Amino acid sequence: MSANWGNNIELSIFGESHGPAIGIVIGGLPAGMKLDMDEIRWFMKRRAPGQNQMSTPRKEKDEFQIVSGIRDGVTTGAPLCAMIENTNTHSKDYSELKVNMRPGHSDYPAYIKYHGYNDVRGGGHFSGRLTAPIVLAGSIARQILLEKGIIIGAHMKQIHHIQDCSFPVDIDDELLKQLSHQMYPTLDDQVFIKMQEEIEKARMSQDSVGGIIECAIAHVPAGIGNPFFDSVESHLSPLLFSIPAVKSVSFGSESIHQMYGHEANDAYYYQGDQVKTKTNHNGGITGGITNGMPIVFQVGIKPTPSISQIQETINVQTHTNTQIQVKGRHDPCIVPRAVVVVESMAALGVLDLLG
Ligand SMILES: Cc1cc2nc3c(=O)[nH]c(=O)nc-3n(C[C@H](O)[C@H](O)[C@H](O)COP(=O)(O)O)c2cc1C
Ligand SMILES: C=C(O[C@@H]1CC(C(=O)O)=C[C@@H](OP(=O)(O)O)[C@H]1O)C(=O)O
Repeated sequence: MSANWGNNIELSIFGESHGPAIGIVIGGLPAGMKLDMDEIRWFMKRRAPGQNQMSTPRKEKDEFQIVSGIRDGVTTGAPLCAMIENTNTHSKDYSELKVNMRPGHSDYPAYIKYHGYNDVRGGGHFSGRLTAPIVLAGSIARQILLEKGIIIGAHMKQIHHIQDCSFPVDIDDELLKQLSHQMYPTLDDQVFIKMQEEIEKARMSQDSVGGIIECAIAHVPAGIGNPFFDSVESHLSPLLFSIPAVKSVSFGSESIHQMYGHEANDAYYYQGDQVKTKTNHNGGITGGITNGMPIVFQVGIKPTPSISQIQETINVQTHTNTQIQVKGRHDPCIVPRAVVVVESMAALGVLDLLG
C-alpha cells in the first residue's frame, strides 16, 4: 500500500482504525513557525466521532501527540510526526466481515488485492478514521497559509435533497472565518435543522445519506499553477478524491456546463489596482492557473456504505450468494464531519502548490 503524497511538502499517513494508533509524518514544513495548539484541537473536534446522533457512536477524543518536528511549540524544520491513539474499538462487530463483503465499502477489492490479509476492522487503513491525522496536518498548513493571508472555509451545500445557498461572488474573509468556527457550517442558518432531520430520518430507517461540501480558498495570488498536467484543479483533485466516500469534485459553478458562453465568462474589472471578476463561475482558475479570485469547488460524498438494513452480498469463503446485516457503529451521514476534512485537504494542496 502506498500512503504518500506531495511535491514541496511530503505527507505519509499510517495506521488502521482498530490498531493502537493512527498518524501522519509531514516533511517540508518551514522552521520557526509557532503552532497554535488550541486551534488545531478545535479543528480536530469538528471532525471527531461520537459527539451526537448525526455521527458514529464511537467516541474518540482524538487527542494527539506530536513526537517530532517541534520544540517548545515551534517547528524545527525536521519532519513532524503526530500520533492519535485509537481508544474505543469494538472489533467483534467485524468478525463476519472477513468473508461477507460489505457492499459499498473497500472490503471486496481490498480482499482481492491483499489476498485477505487486509484489516477490515473499522475499515482498517481505508477507514474515514484516517482523516483525523489529515485534519491535524491541514490545521498546521492553514496556520502557515494564514501568514500569507490565505483563508479557507467550507459549508454543507447539500445533504440528500436539502440544499444550502452557494458562496456569493465576493466572499468576505469574515464569512470564511465564521464558517470555520462553526461545528456544522451552512450559509443559510435555517437550513441546518432540515439537514439534521434528513439525517435522523435516514438513521431511523437503518439507512444513510450523502451530500455536497462547498469550499472556498481566498487570497491565493493570481499566477499559481500550470497548464495541462499540473493545473490547480489537477493538483487539488487527488487529495480531495483520497477522502474516503468522495465520488465527485467540481470547480466553479456547478451549473457552468448548462450556461451560455456569455454567462460562463467571468468579466474582468479593476477595483483600484486589483483585478477582479464580476462573477466567479470558473472558481478562481482559468487555464489551470489562479486568476486571483477565490478558488471555489464542490466535493460530492456518497451515503455511508455500512448500514444495518439487510443487503445482498457474497461470501468469499464459501463462494455463495448471501445476505449481510452490518453491525457496529457508523455515521448515518459523513458530510457534517467531513467539512473540516475538505478544508484541511484544500490547505495541504495549496501549501504544496505555493512551494
Ligand atoms: C469522516 C468519515 C467518516 C466515515 N465513517 C464511515 C462509517 O461510519 N462507516 C462506513 O462504512 N464508512 C464510513 N466512511 C466512508 C468509508 O471509509 C468509505 O466509504 C470506504 O473506505 C470505501 O471507500 P470509497 O467510498 O471512497 O470507495 C467515512 C468516511 C469519512 C471521510
Ligand atoms: C472512528 C471513526 O469513524 C469510523 C469510520 C469507519 C469507516 O469505515 O470509515 C467505520 C466506523 O468504525 P468503527 O466500526 O470502529 O466504529 C466509524 O466509527 C472516525 O472517523 O474517527
